Amino acid sequence: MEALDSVRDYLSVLWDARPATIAAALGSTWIGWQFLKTFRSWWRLRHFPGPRFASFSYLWGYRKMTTGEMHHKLAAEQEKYGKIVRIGPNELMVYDSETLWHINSVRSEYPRGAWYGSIQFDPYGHSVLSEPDTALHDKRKAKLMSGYYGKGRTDLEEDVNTMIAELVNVIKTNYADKDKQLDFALLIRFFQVDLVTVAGSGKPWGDLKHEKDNFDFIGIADTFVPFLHAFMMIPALRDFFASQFFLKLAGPKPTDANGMGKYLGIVKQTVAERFAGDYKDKQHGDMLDEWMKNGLTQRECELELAIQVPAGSETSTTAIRSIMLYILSSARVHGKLKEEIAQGIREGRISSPITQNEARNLPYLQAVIYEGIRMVPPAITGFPKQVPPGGDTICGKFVPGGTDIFVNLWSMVRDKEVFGSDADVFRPERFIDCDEATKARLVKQVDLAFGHGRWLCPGKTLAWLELNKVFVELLRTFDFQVANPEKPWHCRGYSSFMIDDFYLRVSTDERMPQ
Ligand code: HEM
Repeated sequence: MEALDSVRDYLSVLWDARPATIAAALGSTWIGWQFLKTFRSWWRLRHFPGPRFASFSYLWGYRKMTTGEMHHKLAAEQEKYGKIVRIGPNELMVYDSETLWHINSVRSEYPRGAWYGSIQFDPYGHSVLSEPDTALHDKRKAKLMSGYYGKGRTDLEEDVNTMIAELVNVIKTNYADKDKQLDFALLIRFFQVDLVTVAGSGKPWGDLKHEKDNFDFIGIADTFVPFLHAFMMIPALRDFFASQFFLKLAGPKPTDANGMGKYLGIVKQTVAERFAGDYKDKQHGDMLDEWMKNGLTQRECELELAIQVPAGSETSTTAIRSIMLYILSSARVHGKLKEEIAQGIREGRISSPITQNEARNLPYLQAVIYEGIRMVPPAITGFPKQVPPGGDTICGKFVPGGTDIFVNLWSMVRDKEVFGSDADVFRPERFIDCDEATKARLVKQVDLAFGHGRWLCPGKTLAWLELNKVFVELLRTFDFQVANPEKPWHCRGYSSFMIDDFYLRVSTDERMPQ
């Protein structure tokens, strides 16, 4: 009763006061409220170590992200503070595999954190990548998976074969034995955009053949992505840019002449054409066929197709480019891999093009791919899951409900306790010179680069198909040389990587058996 009287007195004083006094009173109330909120969130997680600034301000994460060195910055913090570090007022970051398996498991009660809202590429609906409701996510994903696995009407292996043949042809025609350097980073981007579009909706965008960013997707991504990664670290900005108010005012629309809106328009048209025709009679051998068969609506197909190019291009391209750089930077690895390919061809164990099964039986190739993904995991950080209301114990400490747990994949796959004291060195032999149990343990840890359990990357099948084939097809045809060993590429790390200017000189490999 007394409290109510005090509030009433306060309001009546305000009522009688002048505007300046009212503004000052409201201002100081707001500041007091913010202070209390900051103190409360600092207090909740005060027992977790981390940079002090991060414990009460999101500017810490924002500033680190803008450096383009996020992988190194986070690794340094984890080195200093241990497997669990506080990186924000309500955020912890871990590189502990047991924790990741636990919070991402199929039966886990951890939902997605609000961070996922900022990867809602279509402002008017959620794809499986951003859907915040776990039950809806699971329901949608169940309908998508047969397409992503390349089952039923989908023939992913054929798609990969077609696009790799085109990649080899472009290099042969435009670069091999010529005085012209190949920008491998850019060409692989064209390749990947075409592969994802052909696998998703049956028709490549044609970027690779013409070496051209036909629908301006790459241009948009380059301008937008660094900004996106940085603002994702500040919840207030993230919520504002993802709000219906902002999106309706300034967000992309399928009718736009360029930018993200133009991209959404292309996707919308592709799906509309398919729904207009009698798809039952005309099979296209793509994921869209399979999704429609599984009962996805026209709108759901649009949302899922729209997410494929962003989700499936920067990740796979990072893997291909970085594995290539690491192969070319080690004469031993390069020589051994070429020899494994040559011997496989001589002994009739490698067809043209190599099949998925044949590639799986090349132990050195498998080791090189795992080790390459380990050296540069395409996703660095992000993907937070939220501790359920009752709280949980992580890395031996109690974490209150509502806390966001970010993952540090870079540190996870360089964990010296798992990979040994030379974890920072590219050494594919670590997957071969060990017993089966150790190998299984290493592989399981690297697999975390694709997420885990309920949230496992559905594009993993396509990614592995590409990785299994692309190096064999390129190295059996060409000899590559890094054009500028002093600075082989321009690589920036945010939540994922952006890699440009990776120049190679190419010549035909005359010694490889045909
Ligand atoms: C080397 C290649 C790739 C890597 C390392 C990778 C990694 C990841 C990671 C870490 C996640 C997030 C997991 C989480 O939320 O906890 C993810 C999700 C996803 N990825 Fe990939 N990805 C790759 C390729 C692809 C490709 C080629 C596609 C599509 C063609 C794709 C489509 C998706 C989708 C749709 C999701 C959302 C899954 C869900 O919400 O359950 N990815 N990926």
